[in-house]
Amino acid sequence: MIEVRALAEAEFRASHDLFRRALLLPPVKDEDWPRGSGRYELGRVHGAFDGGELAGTAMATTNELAVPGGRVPAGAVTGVGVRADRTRRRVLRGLMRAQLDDVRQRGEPVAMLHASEATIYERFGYGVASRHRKVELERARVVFREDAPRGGEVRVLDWEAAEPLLPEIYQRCGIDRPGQIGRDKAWWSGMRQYLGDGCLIAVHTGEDGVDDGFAVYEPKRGELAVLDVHDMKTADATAAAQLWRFLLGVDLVDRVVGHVRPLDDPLEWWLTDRRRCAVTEVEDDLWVRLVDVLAALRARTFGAAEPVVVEVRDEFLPDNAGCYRIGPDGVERSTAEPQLGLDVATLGALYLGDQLMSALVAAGRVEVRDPAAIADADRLFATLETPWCGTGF
Ligand SMILES: CC(=O)SCCNC(=O)CCNC(=O)[C@H](O)C(C)(C)COP(=O)(O)OP(=O)(O)OC[C@H]1O[C@@H](n2cnc3c(N)ncnc32)[C@H](O)[C@@H]1OP(=O)(O)O
Repeated sequence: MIEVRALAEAEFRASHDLFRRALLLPPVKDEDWPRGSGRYELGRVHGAFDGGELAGTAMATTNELAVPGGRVPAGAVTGVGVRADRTRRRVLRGLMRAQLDDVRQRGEPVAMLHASEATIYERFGYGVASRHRKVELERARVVFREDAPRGGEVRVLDWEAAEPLLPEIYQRCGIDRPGQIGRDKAWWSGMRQYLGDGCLIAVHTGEDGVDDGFAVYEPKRGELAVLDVHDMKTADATAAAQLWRFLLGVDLVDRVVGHVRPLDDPLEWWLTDRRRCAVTEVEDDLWVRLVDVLAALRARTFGAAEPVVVEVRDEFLPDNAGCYRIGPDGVERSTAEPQLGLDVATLGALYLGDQLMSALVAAGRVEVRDPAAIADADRLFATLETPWCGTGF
């Protein structure tokens, strides 16, 4: 019999170690625990017990998610793990049930996560709401165009000097693009511990003297000297171009790899030979679960088009099931005949604008009862900006 309950503070470290073991990592060291522990929120860390022993764990942190036209309170789900000798006994299912109930009780219309495997979370109603890409550039062959934005200064800091500055710079870069989320001090502290002291931080200062972008990067010397860019956020194109110019100018480096970059990163537009910016991976980024479908849909704006009536199926949270009339003037429950039908995970893929309804129709993920509604749904859900999270948690 599996029993799931919220853990006491004294149990957080056991939860953390169980999660690390599940990810094939060793338990946290005593000296590292204080940096990682700040993200654990009392009441938001769940444990599943089998015969009184901790068998699995899942946590969430309190955050918000930028959606088209606004922001919505969101539970950021992480730390999910089940002991290797207790897997496939529905421990995760029990944890997900307790966690999503808790998210709903807190009035958060949305839960979100990054998935270790793409096969796990759709059954619980999560859909891929944004994607990111990896880019690789042979440094010696990269030349910036004369007309690429230029300006300001870049300085290099270590974590000690950068950590106090980064939360404010991140905030200044804006949390407006759909998919963006907040980063509090505990997040930065945990990220510093996760990435380690091999990293340096390049900070861009604009011509007005204000820091307006940063890149966390890690040079590695092996057969090839590789510079991994783990995290980069900028307020504008000048800061981004100048940081890339700096990163691609570091002496002795053979290859620069940009991880978790937005699909519409303009980097190749700034190069004389755009093929030098090779996109070597496109992967799922943020998975979104509409926990309260009506509230989540109402939190975003929709484009100009005729309203459509969409029937949503939701096996895991069945009171979301039903028809919704979605229009530029708002969203309401509806008793009208549905024109389109989909499950809640597919709605998650539409939510931030990563996918259009027509693409999901082509993929066979939508039942079409009125074909005229497809083009309207495309116009309603379309967004100006490509969604991107870019914040690991
Ligand atoms: C947000 C994050 O933290 S992502 C990190 C997730 N954690 C990991 O990847 C660590 C390693 N893996 C694990 O700890 C576990 O295997 C977990 C957490 C992924 C799954 O836990 P389990 O207790 O085995 O899952 P549970 O038995 O509840 O399975 C629920 C369903 O998911 C399926 N499932 C579970 N894990 C997987 C998987 N890795 N791949 C495919 N299907 C899976 C099960 O088959 C089951 O399907 P069903 O409902 O159709 O019967």
